[in-house]
Amino acid sequence: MTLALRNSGGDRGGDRHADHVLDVVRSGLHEEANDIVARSWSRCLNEYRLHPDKLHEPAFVSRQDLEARRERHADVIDCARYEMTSLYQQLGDSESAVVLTDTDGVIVHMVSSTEFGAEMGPLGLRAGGKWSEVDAGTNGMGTCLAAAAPISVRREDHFFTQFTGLTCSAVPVFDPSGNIAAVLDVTSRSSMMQQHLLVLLGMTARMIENRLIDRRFRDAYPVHFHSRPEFVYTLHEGRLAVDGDGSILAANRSALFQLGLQTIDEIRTRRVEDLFQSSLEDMLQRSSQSSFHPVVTFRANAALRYFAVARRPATDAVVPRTNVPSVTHVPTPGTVSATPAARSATRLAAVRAAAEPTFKDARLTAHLATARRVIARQTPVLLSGETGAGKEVFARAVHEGSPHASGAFVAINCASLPETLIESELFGYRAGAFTGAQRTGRRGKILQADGGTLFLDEIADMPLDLQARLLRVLDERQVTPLGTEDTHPVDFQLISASHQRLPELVREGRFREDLYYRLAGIELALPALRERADKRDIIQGVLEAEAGAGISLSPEAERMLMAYSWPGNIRQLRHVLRTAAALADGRMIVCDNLPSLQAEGIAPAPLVPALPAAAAPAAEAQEAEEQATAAAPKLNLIQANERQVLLQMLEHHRWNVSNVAKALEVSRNTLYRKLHKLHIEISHPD
Ligand SMILES: Nc1ncnc2c1ncn2[C@@H]1O[C@H](COP(=O)(O)OP(=O)(O)OP(=O)(O)O)[C@@H](O)[C@H]1O
Repeated sequence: MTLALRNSGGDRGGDRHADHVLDVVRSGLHEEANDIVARSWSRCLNEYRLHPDKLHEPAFVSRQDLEARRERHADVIDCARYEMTSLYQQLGDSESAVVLTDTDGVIVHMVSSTEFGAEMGPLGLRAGGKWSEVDAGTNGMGTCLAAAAPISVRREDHFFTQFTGLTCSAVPVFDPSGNIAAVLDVTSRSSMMQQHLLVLLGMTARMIENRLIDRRFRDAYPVHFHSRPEFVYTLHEGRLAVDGDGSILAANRSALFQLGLQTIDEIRTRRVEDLFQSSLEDMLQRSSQSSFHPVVTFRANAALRYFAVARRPATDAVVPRTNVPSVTHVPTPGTVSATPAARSATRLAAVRAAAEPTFKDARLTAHLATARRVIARQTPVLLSGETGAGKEVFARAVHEGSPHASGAFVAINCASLPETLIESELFGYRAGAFTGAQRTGRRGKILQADGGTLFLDEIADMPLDLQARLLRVLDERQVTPLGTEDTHPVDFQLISASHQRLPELVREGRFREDLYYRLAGIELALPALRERADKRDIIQGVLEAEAGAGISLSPEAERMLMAYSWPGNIRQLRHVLRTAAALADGRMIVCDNLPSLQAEGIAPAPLVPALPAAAAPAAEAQEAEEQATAAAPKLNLIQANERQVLLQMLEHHRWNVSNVAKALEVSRNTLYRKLHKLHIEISHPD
């Protein structure tokens, strides 16, 4: 119907446009047709008593009114600002504006080029402009509000003749209660690609909505889920904000859709265990155990499977090291002592800090020395290693021992930023490059790293076109912020990291070969935690950071930690020890305080790992006892346990006996004897 309206009118002059609008409304065509535009025309004419050819004076709210509205919608504007700038950059159309209105259709934020903004201001397209249907007739923002639905209003779909040179597409932005919080609109001279634009706008609105949930429910536990694991942490994920008792406080649209629920109110009456066959506590535990990779969960009373991650509230944040008091405060005599829970919380808050990094593993110390040597000669370093293995911590250590140590260490994670933002984050943009951009402009990370070190984490996620720009910066040693032609010379050391194999991505055409060679001046593979010879020291260091110096591990708990395979590496270790410290509540940490490891069946029995040099005398006695039992055709319980753990470790070390021996801190010969006794065959001894 919209198409019919447009075609029948063609390129009408002012009068003809007005006649056409009047004809359509008077003919009553719109009453049968399901057309948002014709219905809006009818409202404008019959309800608001507007006339299409009566020159419309743009309406504005007063400055104070605008400020009050901005204040009321501060969180929505804050959540939208970044996404709007990003959308604007993505559109690449200097004759367009990205606009946010409040629920009265008043513009509260706008991003456009300075020139387009100046040109459109007199038409009402600037902050404070009123675009409700009553004020501006049929238009993207106002009609989207009236219809509570996404809409494109092309040129002559506008009610007033003077807007027929413009095309606007608009979508509603919903708040966590399911009410419209704002309208997001793109107004442009071009009427091309409106379908595509509506999709982009819809995606941007979802990003704003997700941010709004995070913002308004900071104290809640976020749960991310999707029926396909690769969609968790993306725009398409279902997102819930959950209270500590498991009740649902908020949900995004995708969550409702995936759970087959219609309204927010419907979901607000549920608890996590009513939706999934897991409690919040269980999900938290399993998520932490999987290093926050999605874990399987099922829809309650249904066979639907989801992949989910539950996290602790953002406000549960780690206290930075600088805030940790260097003295211990003793309660004033006579004051009431805190409850055990409060004591525990206070203690945890006081001790949580980054552990002083441990680099006692010989391979790692050698890597560190090499990296510092080469980076001093301006050779880029490329780190590979599993997630959580400490690539950023290592990069920081390289920086601190380098000639640029007095400069800044600037890290950017290419995987955690939307593609469109990586560019402005890296290269920055000029002040006033577009009206909604930060007034001061943005100094990109590359410039911030001038005189210091730039750390590009998850470099494999850098989009191909940006790879080309980065390559140019590396070659020319100068950077050009967006929206400018100025070049700034830069001098920085570059360290990049990836848990993916870049040569494979190069072969698949997903990573530029020339950039790969440029980044990999030297390539260093960081060992996983399970392979590190200094694993015991790391456990001790992280324990102190998470639980305080006074807390110790029972020998069984230590053996359990030593034997575990740590797929999430040191990050996972931190989470496990954090939980353990909370459960132990000031006492020694025992195996029962390591529930996630117990759930995986890691046995706390006196296993092979209990054979470090310090335990040698006991080991002799054990050896003798084992000699006696070795002849027995069946293994006893302890040996069966030992066998299981050794098999697991061999598996993790790809059956490299030297590495397993190193991890267990025993000689290769001792390990071979042990393997023989436990009937484990090594077909190709290394
Ligand atoms: N040598 C170390 N000693 C103690 N703690 C460490 C060490 N290395 C890393 N950590 C801790 O482990 C966690 C993960 O470290 P980091 O972020 O450097 O890993 P990453 O390999 O860069 O992870 P990702 O692949 O996810 O980017 C952090 O909490 C960090 O403080």
